[in-house]
Amino acid sequence: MSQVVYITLEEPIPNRIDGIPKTQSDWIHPNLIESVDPVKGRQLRASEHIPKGTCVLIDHPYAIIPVVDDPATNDDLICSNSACNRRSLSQSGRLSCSNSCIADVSWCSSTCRDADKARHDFECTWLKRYADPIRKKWGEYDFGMLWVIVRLLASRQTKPRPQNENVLPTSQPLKHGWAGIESLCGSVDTWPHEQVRSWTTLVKKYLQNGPVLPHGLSADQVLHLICQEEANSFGLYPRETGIYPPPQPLVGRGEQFAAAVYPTAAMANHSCVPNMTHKPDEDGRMIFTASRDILPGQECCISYFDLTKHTDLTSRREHLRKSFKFTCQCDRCVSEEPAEETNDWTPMPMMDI
Ligand SMILES: C[S@@+](CC[C@H](N)C(=O)[O-])C[C@H]1O[C@@H](n2cnc3c(N)ncnc32)[C@H](O)[C@@H]1O
Repeated sequence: MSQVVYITLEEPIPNRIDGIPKTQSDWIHPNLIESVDPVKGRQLRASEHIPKGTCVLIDHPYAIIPVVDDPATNDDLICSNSACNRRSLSQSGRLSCSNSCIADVSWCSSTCRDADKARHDFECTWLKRYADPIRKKWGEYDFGMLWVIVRLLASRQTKPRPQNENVLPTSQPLKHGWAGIESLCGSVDTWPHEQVRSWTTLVKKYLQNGPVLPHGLSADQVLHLICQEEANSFGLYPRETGIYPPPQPLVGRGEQFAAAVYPTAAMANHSCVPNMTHKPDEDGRMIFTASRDILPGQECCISYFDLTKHTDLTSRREHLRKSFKFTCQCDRCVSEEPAEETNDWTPMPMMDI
């Protein structure tokens, strides 16, 4: 029985994307629009009916890193070529950096390694010099965060900027590429002072503009980018996040294998009764799928956490406050609030959706 559920969840996403070529890198449903909520900020909303089962969004990562234990022996690395991102590179079948920067960097083929040369050259010296000391002194989480920032900067330096960077190839006025990254929420004012102080130190020590990292931005601009990245990055898991009600028997989303920043997917707010599920496809693109019929005017939300793990109001809100630094104001939480509960929400950013 559980095997049947598992197979259903593992069905490759592209099979369900009717009419959208698999090669297309980004796509937005024509009925999906951006608007602004006074409490939550930017949001995705349906302008017209979006039927259950419809693909709502496909977004290519602007930066992505593998997140695995013991990368030298782990078979779950992703290809470093940002146009590939193929997962599950076995030790025997993958190519490592000829400069031996870090074991986390590998490619699935020489074609991918060659195609990724300019982008990897940007990060290689930095990784070789700083990865070990950062991991030892600051730990894996801060290393991963700094590496995502370096990869954002690498993409900014090396990705060709399309003429229509500000809009996806639909009629939607949604920002895309680096313009999308610049418009992400999060700033020094939305994070606790202590946190910002710690990131300021990291920027001074490891992310200054210079020969090792020639990005051309000021320290304040890089600090701002960290505040945005921490509020908007996604964890990548093998199975869907946000199935509601949770499947019986309970099936979680599996182990995280990567972290990434998606310029458009980051606009989705959280709900504890989401109407979209999200899951990366085999190329690291984030796919949103309508899990119910979405009516005109309704907000389109994902769940930032595995709904099988936190079920009652207190547990859900505590988890979101602790891990994502905001108090959930979704319809379900608001409707379940006891009458006397004060409305003390603070719009704070989060990490690892
Ligand atoms: C990934 S961003 C989502 C897009 C964001 N609203 C914007 O303006 O770009 C996450 C931030 O949105 C806000 N947010 C998302 N879901 C929320 C919710 N259920 N309740 C309150 N705030 C929420 C929080 O400030 C959170 O840090």
